[in-house]
Amino acid sequence: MEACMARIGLVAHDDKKDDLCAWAERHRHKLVQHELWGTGTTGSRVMAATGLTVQLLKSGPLGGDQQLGAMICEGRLDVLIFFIDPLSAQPHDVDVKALTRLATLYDVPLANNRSTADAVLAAV
Ligand SMILES: O=C(CO)COP(=O)(O)O
Repeated sequence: MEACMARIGLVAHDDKKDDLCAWAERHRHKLVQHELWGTGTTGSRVMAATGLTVQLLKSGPLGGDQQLGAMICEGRLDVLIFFIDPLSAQPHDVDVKALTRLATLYDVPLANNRSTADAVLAAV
């Protein structure tokens, strides 16, 4: 078992929230060992689905994505699980791009789908 607690960000676009909740339920035993942060709606959904505690930020379109980006550039987030919907345009696309850009820039493990999230979580 990993001794170190990781700070994990959880975000999903609307059509991917069910997928993220199902993923979080499947990995509940592992996620409970870590510190979880989520954008408003995603974090609330994950808490309701799993009973896990998620520190809630603003909703993504209202600044939550930028709050996660700030955490990354301040060294306060270790992993970002961000289930992006590749089939829908997002009104706050600039925020989405800024967040994924910062995760890339600061070399924070970034999972945009289930398979990658499985691999990233197995590594923390
Ligand atoms: O829009 C989001 C990510 O870009 C997610 O925000 P919510 O979790 O508040 O829906």
